[in-house]
Amino acid sequence: MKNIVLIGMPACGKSTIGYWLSKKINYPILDADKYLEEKENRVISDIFSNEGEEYFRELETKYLKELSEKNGIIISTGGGAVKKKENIDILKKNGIVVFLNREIADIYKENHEKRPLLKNINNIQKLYDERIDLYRKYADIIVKNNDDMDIIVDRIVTALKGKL
Ligand SMILES: Nc1ncnc2c1ncn2[C@@H]1O[C@H](COP(=O)(O)OP(=O)(O)O)[C@@H](O)[C@H]1O
Ligand SMILES: O=C(O)C1=C[C@@H](OP(=O)(O)O)[C@@H](O)[C@H](O)C1
Ligand SMILES: [Mg+2]
Repeated sequence: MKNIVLIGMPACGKSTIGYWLSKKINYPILDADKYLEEKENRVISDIFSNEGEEYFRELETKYLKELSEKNGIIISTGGGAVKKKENIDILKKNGIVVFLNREIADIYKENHEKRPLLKNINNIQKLYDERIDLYRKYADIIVKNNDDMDIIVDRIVTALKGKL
């Protein structure tokens, strides 16, 4: 059984919608950021402020590798997983990649306290400009997140039919 891999901008809904999708289709959900924090016994913002983003990216790749070895799970990635082609190659070996596409205006409104890269809120547009082509390129399926979450979950289920 293939994995379902959620990619997209920070606060596009990967973790939350991944959780509801897992309830709906009975797949275990593994959130890559939570997995990393549990394995390292630290929070991401602490890793960013002490060792920096580069070190976080190394850990991210290490744990995406571990998660990709599993089957039949939902993996909610961190928004920067697309920065390394290596990550996507790993995730795609055994996974269908779903890009959750949410309007920047909606992303702005969320609480970003735990997102070190969004300490400066203006960074959202910069990250979007850097990454949008990557999200599109790596997606097997693109689902708009512009409605209630149960509707989005149903959209993902429909889009995945016959692909798993
Ligand atoms: N369709 C939606 N309707 C309402 N709130 C949403 C929707 N999609 C995402 N959110 C909210 O946006 C916030 C960020 O979502 P999260 O799942 O943490 O994003 P990500 O994991 O992609 O960074 C959460 O508070 C979540 O409840
Ligand atoms: O966009 C990014 O580079 C990041 C997004 C975060 O995950 P979310 O996309 O779940 O916020 C987390 O992995 C880290 O703070 C870096
Ligand atoms: Mg998340």
